[in-house]
Amino acid sequence: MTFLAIDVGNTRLKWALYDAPRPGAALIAHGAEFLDHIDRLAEGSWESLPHPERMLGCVVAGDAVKRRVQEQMEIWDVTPSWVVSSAQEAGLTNGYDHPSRLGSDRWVAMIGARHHVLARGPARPLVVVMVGTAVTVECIDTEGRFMGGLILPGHGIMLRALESGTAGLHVPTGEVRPFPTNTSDALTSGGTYAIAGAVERMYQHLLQHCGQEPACIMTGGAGWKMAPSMTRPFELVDNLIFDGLLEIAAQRFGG
Ligand SMILES: Nc1ncnc2c1ncn2[C@@H]1O[C@H](COP(=O)(O)OP(=O)(O)OP(=O)(O)O)[C@@H](O)[C@H]1O
Ligand SMILES: CC(C)(CO)[C@@H](O)C(=O)NCCC(=O)O
Ligand SMILES: [K+]
Repeated sequence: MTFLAIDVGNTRLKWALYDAPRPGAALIAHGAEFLDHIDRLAEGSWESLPHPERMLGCVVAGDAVKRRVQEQMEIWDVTPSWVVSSAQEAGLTNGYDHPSRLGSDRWVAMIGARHHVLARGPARPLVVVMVGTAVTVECIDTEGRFMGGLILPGHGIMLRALESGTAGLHVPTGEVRPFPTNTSDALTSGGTYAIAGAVERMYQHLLQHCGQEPACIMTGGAGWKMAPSMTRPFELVDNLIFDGLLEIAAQRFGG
């Protein structure tokens, strides 16, 4: 039973076609498209795909974008379904004040991350870092309860904010340095250590709360750029959102 997973982010849509709606399914094809270009998916990379029989996605880009994606899916006979953050799903409980207001990308990525940890050994506290247009840093306790998380600007937004908010700063790419001695390096290092510092702080909060070293899982297109600047051991996972969608799909579609 072919299964299409779709992650509609703030900047790009990412999709992956699997041979079944369950964790460990074989990847048949995958791709990414900037949101400005999603209207050509049906005549582009989706045209020659094997038909998906089931589909599950998450969207943070709003209803208009969701409808545009669904229009592209009309080439297939498949019912679009989208994850909405809830109080409980796939072994995770949601500690957000209003569970449905939690970004569904965050919720799905946490479900993927929790199952990664459980597949490797006993349950333990977990920090989940997603590095994309925005950065999120989530805390999950040993029992699988999402305790809360941080939202911060991604590296690109930070640098663009500095460029437009100051008189004389321009933003050519620099290197990450412990003691930056030029503007480019100072900006690049500032953004990178802001993210690494937020993760370190959450790690400390969770360690203090649970009294046990948390696992740390990082995902997102720019995860590998953050890797050398992290202060704790962590695992880099390619796409936690797809992993989470496979977990949820297995429960919903009985894969
Ligand atoms: N050196 C860096 N360190 C950290 N983050 C970076 C770095 N360079 C770029 N980035 C961030 O990585 C982002 C791209 O990551 P990714 O490909 O996951 O995002 P995206 O798919 O465009 O976002 P979304 O999932 O929100 O649509 C950029 O928007 C930028 O903020
Ligand atoms: C925080 C982002 C932008 C991260 O992609 C997304 O998850 C979102 O729009 N969330 C809604 C607000 C919230 O999660 O509290
Ligand atoms: K995202």
